[in-house]
Formats: sequence, structure tokens, C-alpha cells
Amino acid sequence: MPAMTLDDFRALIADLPSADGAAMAGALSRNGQLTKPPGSLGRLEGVAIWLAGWQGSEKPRVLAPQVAIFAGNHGVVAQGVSAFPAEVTVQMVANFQHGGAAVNQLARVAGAAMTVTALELDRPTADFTAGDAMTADETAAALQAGWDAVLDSADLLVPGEMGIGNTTSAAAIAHALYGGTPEDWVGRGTGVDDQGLARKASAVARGVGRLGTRDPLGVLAGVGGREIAAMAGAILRARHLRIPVLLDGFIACSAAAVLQAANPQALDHCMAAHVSAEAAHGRLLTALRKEPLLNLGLRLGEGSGAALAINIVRAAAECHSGMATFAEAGVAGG
Ligand SMILES: O=C(O)c1ccc[n+]([C@@H]2O[C@H](COP(=O)([O-])O)[C@@H](O)[C@H]2O)c1
Ligand SMILES: Cc1cc2nc[nH]c2cc1C
Repeated sequence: MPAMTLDDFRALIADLPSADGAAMAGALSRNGQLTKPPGSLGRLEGVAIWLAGWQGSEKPRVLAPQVAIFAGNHGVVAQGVSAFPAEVTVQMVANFQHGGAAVNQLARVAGAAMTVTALELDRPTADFTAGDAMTADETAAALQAGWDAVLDSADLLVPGEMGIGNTTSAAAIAHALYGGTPEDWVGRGTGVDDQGLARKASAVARGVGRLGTRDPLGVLAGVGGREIAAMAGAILRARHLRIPVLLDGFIACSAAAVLQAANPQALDHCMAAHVSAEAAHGRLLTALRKEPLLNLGLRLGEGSGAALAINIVRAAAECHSGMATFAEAGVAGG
């Protein structure tokens, strides 16, 4: 297949499949007949109905989840925006490959297949305070790496990331898309001190100040990163395959935000797995109009919070699809 261009991706974002309305209506009706007081499974009920719509089945299941991790390096680290050195990105990729990271354990607990895609780690993006992080071709190639990484056999997708410096990129994307001040969007990431936080705000201000008027994929090229573009490509591919998606933390949600800014329906197949401890993640979820499933104070990234939530989504599907109805069980009151 020839390489896809940024305009190909613009067209793919503009023209999206919807959920299966008949499967959702069937699931809604089934939910009303299950042996429980109405609404007593709380948010699990909505999770099951959402899953039914995207899996196109009145009885959805989570049997083949995928955790897809993308790694990229960032030129903006030259501005002193991370508590860790850039080499950690490639070192953590090796750790993922050897099974030693937190996400390996969480993916295993969730019974998920895990894929790791390292994106030109020896060629960081340009420092976005001085010029665009990526060219149009580089952005398209990273989107395509994400598009290609999705297993068409997956029934639930978790896109995750690793990239020293990427909370600064994510903050810049959010500031460019939603406005406010740079301070509204920067946080401590891997643990920067107050001076580091001030350097992040300054980098975000300069990067976004440089952008002028851009469409969302132009913002992604200007201040994003390869792993962020790849997560956007993976979320988009999942949509075209009607695979439901669990969104992880601040950086994963910045990738999702690019899609939603381009098409307000683009995240209908996505649920927020958790709200991370990164200061602006809650604000970003509000902008995305997503209510997180979990709030456990995680701020690790690498898909960890969303991998953890796979078992909640699976549990919601098992209750919905495995429970008896009042009529089947001979329970009074249905
Ligand atoms: O997912 C989150 O909300 C999150 C919050 C803080 C840090 N991270 C992870 O930490 C790295 C980015 O932090 P930093 O300080 O280098 O920008 C990157 O590898 C992310 O996976 C992730
Ligand atoms: C050690 C380490 C592991 C990570 N995993 C995701 N981001 C990370 C950042 C660091 C620094």
C-alpha cells in the first residue's frame, strides 16, 4: 500500500462509521431484563451498552484486548522540561520488550496482547519552540505507524505511550486546541520542580505562539510527537474497524483531542479509563466530555491506567452477557 498522506488522514477523520444502533437498542432492552434492580450496576451498565454498539453485538465480550504502546523522542527536552534524560525512552522500550515494565504486568493480568512500536528514537522531533516538531510527511508516517499497529482481531484497544518530554507536547496540543493559559495545561510529568514547571510553561507559550492558525493535524505536526501521532492513528484505525478504545492518561488524551477537534464524533468509540495525577488531565477530560472510570492517582503513562481498566470493561460485558433475565431465572418483579 502506498504511504498515506496527511490529507488521506484528514479524509479518514471526516468520514467515520457509527455504532451499531440495533445492537445498542438490543443491549439496552436486555439490560432492563437482567436479574438486578434497574441501574444497580451503575456505570457498568453504560459500559456494556457502549461496548455492544461498537462490537455490533447485543452480548459483547472482551476476549482479545490489545495494548499498543508507541514510543517517541522529543527535541523540546533541550528546554529542560523533564525530570529524566531522553535515553530513558529507548531504555524503557527494551524494558517493555523484556516484560519488565508496569504495563507488561497489567496487560498480562488483563489477558491482553501487547505490541510495542518504537518510532525513530534516534531521530527526535525538532524542538517545537524553534520550529515545527514534525514535517507533514513525518506526521503522516507516525499516524500510519499507529494505523498499522492495530490488530484487526482485537475487540478492545488500549493505546499507550512512552516518550520523555511528551507531557510538554501534550500540554502544547491542549493549549493550542482549547486556549486558556500555558499554566492551565502544564504539570509535573515525571516530577519536575517549580523551575522545571516554569520552563514547561514557557516552552508551551513559545511553541503555541509560533503556530498561527492551523487545523488539528497542523497542531499535531507543530507541537506534537511521533508517539502522540501514532496513538491518534491507532484510535482512528480502531474506529474504522469499530473496535472500542480505552483512553489512558494525559498524553493519550492529547492524541484523542486532535481527532475530536477535527470531528466532534471522532471519540464516540472511546471511553476514558482513568484520570491521571497529571494536573491538567481532569481539565482535558472535561474538554473531551469524558468521565473517567477510575481515579487511582496513577501518572505513569505507558497505557497503564487503561490496561488496568480492561478488566472492569470485561466485567461489565460478562455481567451484561452472562446474567439471566428475570424470566429465565424465574425471579419475581422483572
Ligand atoms: O499518562 C499520564 O498522565 C502521564 C503523566 C505523567 C508522565 N507520564 C509519562 O512520563 C513521561 C513524560 O513525562 P515528562 O516529564 O518527561 O514529560 C512519558 O513517558 C509518559 O508516559 C504519563
Ligand atoms: C522510568 C520511567 C518509566 C516510564 N513509563 C512511562 N513513562 C515513564 C517515564 C520514566 C522516567
